[in-house]
Amino acid sequence: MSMVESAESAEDSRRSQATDMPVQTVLAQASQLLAAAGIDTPDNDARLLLAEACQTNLHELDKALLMRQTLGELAAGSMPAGESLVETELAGHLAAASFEGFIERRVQREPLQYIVGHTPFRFLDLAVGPGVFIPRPETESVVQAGLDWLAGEQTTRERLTGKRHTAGRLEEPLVVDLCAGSGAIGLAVATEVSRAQVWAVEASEEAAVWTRRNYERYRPDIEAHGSKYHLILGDAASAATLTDLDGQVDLLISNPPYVPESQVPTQPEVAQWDPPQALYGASADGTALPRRIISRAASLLRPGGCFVMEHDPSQSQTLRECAQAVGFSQSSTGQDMTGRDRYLFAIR
Ligand SMILES: C[S@@+](CC[C@H](N)C(=O)[O-])C[C@H]1O[C@@H](n2cnc3c(N)ncnc32)[C@H](O)[C@@H]1O
Repeated sequence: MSMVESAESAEDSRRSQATDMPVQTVLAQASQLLAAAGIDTPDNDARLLLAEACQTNLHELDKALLMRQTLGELAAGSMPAGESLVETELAGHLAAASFEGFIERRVQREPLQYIVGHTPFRFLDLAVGPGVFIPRPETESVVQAGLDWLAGEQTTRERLTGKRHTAGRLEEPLVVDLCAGSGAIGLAVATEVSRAQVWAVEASEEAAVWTRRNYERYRPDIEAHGSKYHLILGDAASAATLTDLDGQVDLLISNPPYVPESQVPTQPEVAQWDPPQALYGASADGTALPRRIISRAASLLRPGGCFVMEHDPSQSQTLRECAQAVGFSQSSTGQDMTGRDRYLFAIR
């Protein structure tokens, strides 16, 4: 037997052993490795990665723990007819190999979402990977603030006219997402609002690969809502981008890069894996790019249109003042779920 063959068969026999191990033991071993790598949530990460490796969900994983199943049994259970011993062995072997690879990557502090290749955002499950910013839960509330405003406007117009959505263009609200990344904001709007006309702008071609992939996945949903989604590759803050929409946009939502350059993140998942062009706001206090986005928003929005932009908790007052200076009639700050100042809300 050659050295390569003997190394392969050693690996095979280790995976066969893992196949016969109780799920609880497999999880405990992985969790120990993740904790030693400095991960704050080792148990949670091990569970999510194991569920993904077995192509199942956390509910089935909990059931397997309760029933004291082996890794092979859990993995075979997710196959259409995982009954026979051979199938159990094969499914367990494949799952053990995937899980081992996932844990090795996570020990290198690669974000969990890149490893599994997707992440939830509102009602969406978005594809993500190296090159694109992973959507964060705080942005879900930023989108909600914009959608609440839109629903309120539509209801007010209905009350005034006595007809459902007869409010001129609000029947087909024109919505812009500046700095689109994976497409999280614009795709959420296009799949949650009927007949929305969404324009999204992204500067990075590498990120836009993911925006397009997510758009293709949700295209049927978008069409079912009678909505439209368009992606433009360019500088979101430039007056040359979306010029034709100047003065017409109803709602503009943005999550631009805003991390202060004076506060470089230390967490490896962010510092080593998030694309730098998605993070930094181009000045020590991180407001240089957000200020340019505010100016562009002032030109794009129609009078009475709404602007919602995520920011760092340290930037609320500066950005409210900037909005007032470029002609917004009202501006306020919204908080995230932890009560920290998180977004600018302004009316043109
Ligand atoms: C913080 S990420 C937000 C992505 C997405 N909107 C989300 O909430 O998950 C910022 C995005 O803006 C893009 N970006 C940076 N500068 C830009 C610019 N001048 N014009 C357009 N996009 C830009 C980055 O490539 C990145 O995808």
